Amino acid sequence: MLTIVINIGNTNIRFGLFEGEECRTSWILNTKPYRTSDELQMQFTMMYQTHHIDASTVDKVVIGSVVPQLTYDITRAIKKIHGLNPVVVNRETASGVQPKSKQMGTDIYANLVAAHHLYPEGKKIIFDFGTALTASCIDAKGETLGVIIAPGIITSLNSLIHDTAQLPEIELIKPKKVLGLDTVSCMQSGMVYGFLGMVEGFIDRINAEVQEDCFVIATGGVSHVYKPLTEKIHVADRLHTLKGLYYLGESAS
Ligand SMILES: Nc1ncnc2c1ncn2[C@@H]1O[C@H](COP(=O)(O)OP(=O)(O)O)[C@@H](O)[C@H]1O
Ligand SMILES: CC(C)(COP(=O)(O)O)[C@@H](O)C(=O)NCCC(=O)O
Ligand SMILES: [K+]
Repeated sequence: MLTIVINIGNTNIRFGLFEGEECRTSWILNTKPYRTSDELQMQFTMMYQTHHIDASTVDKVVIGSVVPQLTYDITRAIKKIHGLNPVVVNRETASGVQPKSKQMGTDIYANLVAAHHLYPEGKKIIFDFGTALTASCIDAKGETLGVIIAPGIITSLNSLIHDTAQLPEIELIKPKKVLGLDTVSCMQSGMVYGFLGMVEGFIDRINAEVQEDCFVIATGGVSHVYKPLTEKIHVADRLHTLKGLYYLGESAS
């Protein structure tokens, strides 16, 4: 059984080709600029060719989106390529998790669902380092304990660069020391140690609030930068959100 899972985020559209529950290949496209369904169809087809995917062998397509403007056009493109209706999942899709929030973004819901399936024991926190930096927390029964939405790291960096005359673009890597003496190292310290402090602070505060040392999962764009810098994050998994969407697709059909 071949399933294509698509996560439409504010910065990237991530695809995963699943064989059963295993994600075999994954690739990403930029979300912006928004494209027409004809342009999307062409791009998706090219990506399939690159990854040697024959559209006619795909049994099912699952879409999760936090960009409503794109959901319709991507659905149309998928219909044209595969001749099938994709399964669009969201917080209303039933699962073992109670989202509780009536506004919860599909990616946050998918993160909770994946944590509930993959790490059944105890309480879990999922950090998503995307356009926004989100943290969500769930207990072993599948009850949502709550969510945090903070500015994303690259989003913050871009606004810092945009609003200043003399600050350049930098690579998001750990500087040699916390205190820097050149602009780039100073900014790297602010971005890397600043957000690391935010993430570690959230973990401590959540653990105190839910009275347990939660298991912590990191996913999304720049999670690989922060995972090696702290023992408070237990696993990093780029495919975590896609896996949650896959499970939601299973319960939707
Ligand atoms: N492989 C990568 N290396 C470095 N930065 C990345 C990578 N992939 C994504 N990013 C950065 O992470 C952010 C987007 O993360 P992502 O989880 O794809 O966001 P969203 O779900 O909001 O679209 C962007 O700011 C992007 O520049
Ligand atoms: C918080 C988000 C912007 C995160 O989106 P992302 O950074 O993954 O593109 C998205 O989940 C969203 O638009 N949520 C709706 C509001 C809510 O979850 O309460
Ligand atoms: K995301």
